[in-house]
Amino acid sequence: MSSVNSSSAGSDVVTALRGPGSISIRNVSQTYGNGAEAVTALGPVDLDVPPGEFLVLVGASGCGKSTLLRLIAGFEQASVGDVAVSGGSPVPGVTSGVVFQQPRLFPWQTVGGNIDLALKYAKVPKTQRAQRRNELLDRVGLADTGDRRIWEISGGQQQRVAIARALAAETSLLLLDEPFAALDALTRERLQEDLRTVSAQSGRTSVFVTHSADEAAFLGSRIVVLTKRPGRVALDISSALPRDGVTPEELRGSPEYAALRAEVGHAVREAAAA
Ligand SMILES: Nc1ncnc2c1ncn2[C@@H]1O[C@H](COP(=O)(O)OP(=O)(O)OP(=O)(O)O)[C@@H](O)[C@H]1O
Repeated sequence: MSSVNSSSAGSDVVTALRGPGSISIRNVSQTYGNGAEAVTALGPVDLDVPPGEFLVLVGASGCGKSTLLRLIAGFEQASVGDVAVSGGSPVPGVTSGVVFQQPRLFPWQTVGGNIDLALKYAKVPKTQRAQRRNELLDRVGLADTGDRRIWEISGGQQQRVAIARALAAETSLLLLDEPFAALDALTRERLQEDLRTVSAQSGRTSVFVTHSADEAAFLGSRIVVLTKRPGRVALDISSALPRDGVTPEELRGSPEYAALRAEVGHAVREAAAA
């Protein structure tokens, strides 16, 4: 390789590791409590996530998935090691949008009102907010529900509003902590399908936490399985499944999806038993 090529490859790597939407986890561990009460929940973990990746963190209950997500969100500081988002320290509400298992919407606001508040918080000029709100609701399949009250819509629709609200912030990173776990199987599949499309369209980096090997195989462009507590990386694989050009039915029915689901499921069971 010539020196010109190697230096441009080097700068590509730096951009990928420090650019908007990148995540760098360096020797990170997280311990809660002190002395005899101390619980090491996570680590050590090293991960580099380039911009645009859809990373799924999967593992048994209590293995530290949410802990890692909270560190990436900046809700907590790591006991050991460094977490960088877009090349800097994560700042809650600024460097990433977050979707939780429960939608956590403002119940006294309408659907549109919830999105407006997020746009206002993101400092989107007032004159642009109505158009942005409508685009976001359209993107999550809620085009005609802007005037509905939160209690008038279903749990699945509320979670769609939560995703639209997280997208409103226009952060380069979207963090999702078991967002579909409380939903019925059909609604969950539908939201998985829509999230796959929405994330591909938005080009954002996503980190999605789940217990489910099926969900991990369907959604992830990359899948990381964590060991039982303290969570460490047991498996780190890229998915070869197509991100577009296939219907969800074709994808779910393909032998490649079945093989990936089986591989992830096997790794989760092994990691939980080890
Ligand atoms: N603030 C805290 N104080 C003490 N222990 C904590 C705290 N947060 C998490 N833990 C412990 O750290 C471990 C990892 O928790 P975490 O919620 O990250 O796991 P998880 O993989 O997301 O679990 P689940 O899938 O059940 O949500 C658990 O044993 C949990 O009890």
